[in-house]
Amino acid sequence: MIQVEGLTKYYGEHAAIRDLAFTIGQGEVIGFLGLNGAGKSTTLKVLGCVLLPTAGRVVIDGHDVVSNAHEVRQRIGYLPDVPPLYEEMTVGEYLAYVAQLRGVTARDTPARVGEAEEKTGLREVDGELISTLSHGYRQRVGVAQALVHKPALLILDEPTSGLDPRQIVEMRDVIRGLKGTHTVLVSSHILPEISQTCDRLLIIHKGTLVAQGTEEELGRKMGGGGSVEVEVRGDSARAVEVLRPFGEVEVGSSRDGLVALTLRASPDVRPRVAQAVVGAGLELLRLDVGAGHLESIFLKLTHGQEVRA
Ligand SMILES: Nc1ncnc2c1ncn2[C@@H]1O[C@H](COP(=O)(O)OP(=O)(O)OP(=O)(O)O)[C@@H](O)[C@H]1O
Repeated sequence: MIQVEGLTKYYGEHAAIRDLAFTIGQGEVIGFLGLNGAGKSTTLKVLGCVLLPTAGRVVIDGHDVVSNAHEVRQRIGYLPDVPPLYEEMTVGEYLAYVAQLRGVTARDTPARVGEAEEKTGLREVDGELISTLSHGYRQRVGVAQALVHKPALLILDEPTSGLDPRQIVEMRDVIRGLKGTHTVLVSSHILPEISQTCDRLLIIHKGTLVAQGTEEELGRKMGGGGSVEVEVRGDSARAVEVLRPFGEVEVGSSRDGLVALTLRASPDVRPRVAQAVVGAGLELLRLDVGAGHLESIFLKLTHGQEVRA
């Protein structure tokens, strides 16, 4: 769906991105992760046909973003870092307006607006003025305007920026719900969001791509480590005994038969841990990649610089 080769963009003398190369397949949900100023927005603007590259080539669905921008624009939906909203319109009016700008026929527009509102949880505010919406709802309107013409590729620049924790969870669900219908490229500097939502990660640092792969692949490349969070119902001593063959075990809490444990091991062990827990007659309630795993990879890749999350 996307091929990027040697992509470089200068602002005057300053190279914001240098020689980026990556490919993204049809239907993938890709996280584009980097510290503030790493070059995420610049890259997404080039992919979104908002900025011209200084050098290199970007092909989206077979069309070059420079020589064939019109074709590319029909296939993408783009949420910039600041969503382009018209405050004086209602949500429904605005989405209908954007749909028509993007070539949706007047006949199809109500259905497309309805679908976009459904996917982004906006149905209940269809008649509300955008100026009266909370920041969380405005971000959803930003996502809805990007997908109202059913583009094959969605480019979302920091869709969770400025959201509160509950809104972040909701936005994550919205993005997960797009999988299957769209290829999605979503940027963030907030690590857990990326790890929980995306199939694969591209990590950018000071304008260059420093790593790409699944969280497990990155973990392996960066020398393993990592942790797995396990929650079971049953005896805590028995749970520790079952997990110990996989690595060091720490009991986080144990109350009313519910035991939360952290296992110091690569996330790759999860299928075997699941079998062992169930095989030992314990009830498996939760099995996740430890929150610290990706963070430690990211810190290594960005040489221990401060991570704002
Ligand atoms: N219009 C511009 N003119 C000059 N320099 C710019 C411009 N836009 C971005 N830059 C610079 O290019 C670099 C990359 O910026 P970019 O906005 O792409 O990063 P980012 O990873 O999206 O960061 P953030 O998360 O803070 O938005 C930064 O050093 C930034 O200061």
